[in-house]
This record gives sequence, structure tokens and C-alpha cells, in this order.
Amino acid sequence: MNTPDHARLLVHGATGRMGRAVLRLAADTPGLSVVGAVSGSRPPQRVVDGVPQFSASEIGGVPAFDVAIDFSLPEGFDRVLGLCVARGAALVSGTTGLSEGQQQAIDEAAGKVPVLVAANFSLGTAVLSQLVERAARALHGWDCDIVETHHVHKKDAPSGTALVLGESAARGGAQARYASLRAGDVVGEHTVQFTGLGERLELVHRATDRDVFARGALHAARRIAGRPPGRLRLADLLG
Ligand SMILES: NC(=O)C1=CN([C@@H]2O[C@H](COP(=O)(O)OP(=O)(O)OC[C@H]3O[C@@H](n4cnc5c(N)ncnc54)[C@H](OP(=O)(O)O)[C@@H]3O)[C@@H](O)[C@H]2O)C=CC1
Ligand SMILES: O=C(O)C1=N[C@H](C(=O)O)C[C@H](O)C1
Repeated sequence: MNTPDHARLLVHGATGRMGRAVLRLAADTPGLSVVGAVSGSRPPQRVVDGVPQFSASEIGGVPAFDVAIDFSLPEGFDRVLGLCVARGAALVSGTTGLSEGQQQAIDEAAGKVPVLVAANFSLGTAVLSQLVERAARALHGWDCDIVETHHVHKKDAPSGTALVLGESAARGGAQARYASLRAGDVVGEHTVQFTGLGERLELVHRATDRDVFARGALHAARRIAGRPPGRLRLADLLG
């Protein structure tokens, strides 16, 4: 592995909404250089100059790298996880909709390389998660509902973030119900509402720009490269 102050980055899911944002912002991120970009289709659509691009079936041919950022789909995830293990590289993934089996594979991979899989890379939802747990604990017996709204192209539902917020509510003793809306080009909105008799508390997060997620993932990639194996949380890499 290179020294942690300069890491070679592979972008997986490079042609997608998130992959493009990561590539654009990576160009101005000190301590990281993009050495390869992978996407699903063959031949890969050209999205970046001066960086070799690969389709999913060509992934074995990517050059040496220290850390991969993955925003793809569950069907592409196993390959990038396996590649990171084979190359001894770290993985930062924001892909949502992963199966139970894929979660177990992440735990196994984390015995060999550092891995961070996070459903949401924004600071605001990290704080929202803490607030939801606190509210659930304080509002015992109230109904808890999580409503998430995303763009019409989003495939998984409920969103990964909604499920994480549901886990926070459960830690506070509330069993959340979920509702999903797919509308226009909404980047990502999550409302957690606690309803009692004659009153309702709403906690809302609205992402208006995907760069928020891309910046969070790039920050994590800089921090995770060169670490010992293990499954990390976003909070482990903040600061
Ligand atoms: N954690 C977070 O903060 C966030 C997470 N997300 C999640 O990130 C993921 C991607 O979102 P988004 O960018 O909007 O999705 P897009 O559909 O825009 O992009 C998906 C990307 O994955 C590629 N891909 C598809 N299938 C495969 C495969 N089998 N192997 C390798 N690459 C593949 C696509 O390539 P091609 O075009 O060639 O098919 C494309 O580059 C989703 O799971 C979403 O929920 C999104 C935003 C924030
Ligand atoms: O697909 C998206 O766009 C997003 N997905 C993530 C999720 O499933 O929670 C995060 C964000 O809300 C955008």
C-alpha cells in the first residue's frame, strides 16, 4: 500500500450520478489520485479524461490501487468487494439495497481489508440518526413513521438511509413503519415523524446536492487507506 497521505483511488460505478460527482470532486482532492474507473456496461461510457476505464467484466485488469469508492448497484457489489480483498485494498461503499448475504460477505472481507459501507455520507443524516434514537426513547408509545422521497430512477426501497434511521428508532424502543415516494429529480429527503395523541414531532433531512455524499466518501477514502483490516463506521473516520 502507498503511504496514507497519498492513495491511489479506483472509482466503481463511475458513470452513475454518484460516480460522476466523485470523479469531478476527486480531481481537486489532495492526497488522492484516480487511477481507474469501472462501470457496468461494455464498452464503458467515457466519463473522465486521462484515466483508464473498464467495464464490470474487465475489472480484473484495473491497475494497482489503495482504495476503491463504490456507488453502484447490489449486482456489482460482490465483484468490487472481491477485487479489494484480492488486491489488499480498502473499500468505501455507498451502495444500498445490499442483501443479508452481502452484509455477511462484508464482515468476512473486513477480516482482510478495511471496509466502510454507509447508506448515507452526509453529516446531517448522521446527526438525524442520533436525534431519532433520542426522540424514540423520550416518546415511548408514540407511532414512528419514516417517509423517504427520492428521484424516479432510484431502484431500492425503502432507502438505505431510511433503514438505518429505523435501526436508530429501534435502539430507542420504537418500531418504525416506512413509506417511499419516487418523484422527479429529488436528491434525497428523509422525514421521521413521531405521532402522539394531539401532537406530532417531525425530524427532516433534505439533501439538495449529491456533492455532499461524494465529499463524504472522498473524505472517508483518504482516511481509510492504509488502515488495518476491519469494518469501520463513518464516525470512525470523521475529523
Ligand atoms: N451512501 C450514500 O451517501 C449514497 C448512496 N447512493 C447509492 O449509490 C448507488 C448508486 O446510485 P446512483 O449513482 O444514483 O446510481 P446510477 O444508476 O446513476 O449509477 C450506477 C452505476 O453503477 C454501475 N453499475 C451498474 N451495474 C453494475 C455492475 N454489475 N458492476 C459494476 N458497475 C455497475 C453503472 O454503470 P452503467 O451505467 O455502465 O450500467 C453506473 O456507473 C445506489 O445504490 C444508491 O442508493 C446514492 C447516493 C448517496
Ligand atoms: O439513491 C440515492 O439517490 C440515494 N440513496 C441513499 C439511500 O438509499 O439512502 C442515500 C441518499 O438518500 C441518496
